[in-house]
Amino acid sequence: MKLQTLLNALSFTQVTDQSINPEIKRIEQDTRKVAEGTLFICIEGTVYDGHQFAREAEKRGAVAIVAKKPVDVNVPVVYVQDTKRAMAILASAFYQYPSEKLNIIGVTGTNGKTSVSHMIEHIFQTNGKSTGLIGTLYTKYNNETFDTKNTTPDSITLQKLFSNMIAKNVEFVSMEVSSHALVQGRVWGTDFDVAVFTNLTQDHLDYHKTMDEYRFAKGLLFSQLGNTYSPERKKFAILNADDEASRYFETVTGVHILTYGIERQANIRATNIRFFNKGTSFTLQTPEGKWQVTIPLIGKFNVYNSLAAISVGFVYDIPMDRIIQSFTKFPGVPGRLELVDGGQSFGVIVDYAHTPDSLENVLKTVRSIGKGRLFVVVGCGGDRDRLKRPIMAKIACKYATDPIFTSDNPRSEDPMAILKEMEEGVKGLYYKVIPDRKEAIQWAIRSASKDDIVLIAGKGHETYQIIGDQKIDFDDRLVAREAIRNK
Ligand SMILES: CC(=O)N[C@H]1[C@@H](OP(=O)(O)OP(=O)(O)OC[C@H]2O[C@@H](n3ccc(=O)[nH]c3=O)[C@H](O)[C@@H]2O)O[C@H](CO)[C@@H](O)[C@@H]1O[C@H](C)C(=O)N[C@@H](C)C(=O)N[C@H](CCC(=O)O)C(=O)O
Ligand SMILES: Nc1ncnc2c1ncn2[C@@H]1O[C@H](COP(=O)(O)OP(=O)(O)OP(=O)(O)O)[C@@H](O)[C@H]1O
Ligand SMILES: N[C@H](CCC[C@H](N)C(=O)O)C(=O)O
Ligand SMILES: [Mg+2]
Repeated sequence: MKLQTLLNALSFTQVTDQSINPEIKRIEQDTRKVAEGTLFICIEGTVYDGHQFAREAEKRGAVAIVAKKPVDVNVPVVYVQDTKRAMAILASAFYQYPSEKLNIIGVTGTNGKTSVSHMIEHIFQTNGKSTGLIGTLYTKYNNETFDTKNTTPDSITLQKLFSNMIAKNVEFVSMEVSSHALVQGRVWGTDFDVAVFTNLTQDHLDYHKTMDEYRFAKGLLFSQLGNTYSPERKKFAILNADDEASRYFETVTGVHILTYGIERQANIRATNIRFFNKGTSFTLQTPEGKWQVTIPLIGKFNVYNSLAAISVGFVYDIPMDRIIQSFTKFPGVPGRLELVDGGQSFGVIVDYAHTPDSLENVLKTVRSIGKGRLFVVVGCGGDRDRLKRPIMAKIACKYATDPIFTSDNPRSEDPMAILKEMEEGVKGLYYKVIPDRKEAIQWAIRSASKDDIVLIAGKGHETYQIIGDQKIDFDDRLVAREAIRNK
């Protein structure tokens, strides 16, 4: 596409040299991806200012630059007021507005995004629809999976993904939308059809500063749904009736609202919940009737997650008995209450709980199925919300008989300093500190006996540990398996 054709998508631009109209073969915001024929967009980030890379981009083959501040290059520069916004608009224009051709379901909330987006994907897939999935674990479509750097990719990566999905005949995209992505405009230019809210509890206060700001960030997904009621393309906000934040989201969206819940009245509601060892059953009430549902997942939080996913199937008119049927074959999500079975006489579970609320939910659930001691191996990530550290430690001590504090991903922080902050929350309580994660897991597994449970929390599916700027191989599941073998 020619630069000037592409620029029709923007308003109020100033181009330094209109006589040159290069062919744009790709759009990038990262010099490391720049190749011949790139339109490079300078983004002011939290670590770098992309403007400083303009010359580097030119050297690597950029044929035009989008900037908001003067840059010294010999290719045309498109000056705009806001490069992040321009990036989203240009990316969606470059890929021919792909999100308008897809049914896009965005899932936001503190916990449960990965779980719910997988359930949605599964419901569509088992009902013969072609799906795409974008989130923490991977991007997946057409039976292929691709690694992702972020839970929600930047706007260029995202629009390109949508375009690739269309080329593979994807119809429904189930994607996680993080609060970081929402405030950073990564989903600007994306036309969502359905937005799902799971829950809002403490996390990421390093970034959002207050819970109100964090809630505001999540609300952007609902306000971006717009105010349209086209019968061909209905838009829905699917809200958790039991979470107070939903009252706020109702006020920021103009589209249809569908609620789900357990405790309060809701359009899609679970009652008579019964937990058993390998699953949960409940009565499902919808505007169309009552059904009996069994899901192969434990924990009240998974009832919420399944209600959220059922609600999506419902708004897309998938028959309820088929939605329910699809759950019988739901394979679960890697690293979410994942059992490690090496033939041992006690339970070992790897889970991604890394927030106070998820840790509490998971510990409550696991405690209810165990007959013996409950070991929890848990740490807190470095360069992330520090306020959650003492709270998570306290929760670990409240529910587990044997809390073991260890390292998660320390990143640039001193692991001992993180542990000290955790310990602030548990003065006078029983716990053990084993800073090396492998040793902590080994200790718990060595100490457990028949009918006990060892919960290894915080890293779930992760196959690495980030220490300083090193990313070393580390997989809780493999470490646990080895410890079981050596016992
Ligand atoms: C704090 C944060 O959110 N950072 C995100 C942000 O990067 P940034 O603003 O720091 O960018 P930067 O490194 O300062 O670079 C500025 C510009 O210079 C460019 N650059 C930089 C270096 C270079 O050599 N060449 C170059 O061109 C960069 O591509 C960028 O355009 O924009 C990048 C592109 O979108 C993201 O990849 C990056 O996520 C980082 C890796 C990250 O760890 N983010 C976490 C906190 C995050 O976003 N997490 C959420 C999930 C959270 C949850 O729900 O639990 C997520 O969606 O992943
Ligand atoms: N609805 C829920 N409410 C509370 N906790 C939950 C819920 N669903 C899952 N969890 C817990 O939170 C952990 C993370 O779940 P999941 O990966 O689905 O959330 P996420 O929102 O995608 O997290 P992230 O933002 O880190 O990607 C799970 O391992 C489980 O312990
Ligand atoms: N999306 C979350 C993942 C946290 C996972 C945990 N293992 C950690 O490193 O803190 C984040 O980036 O905050
Ligand atoms: Mg996730």
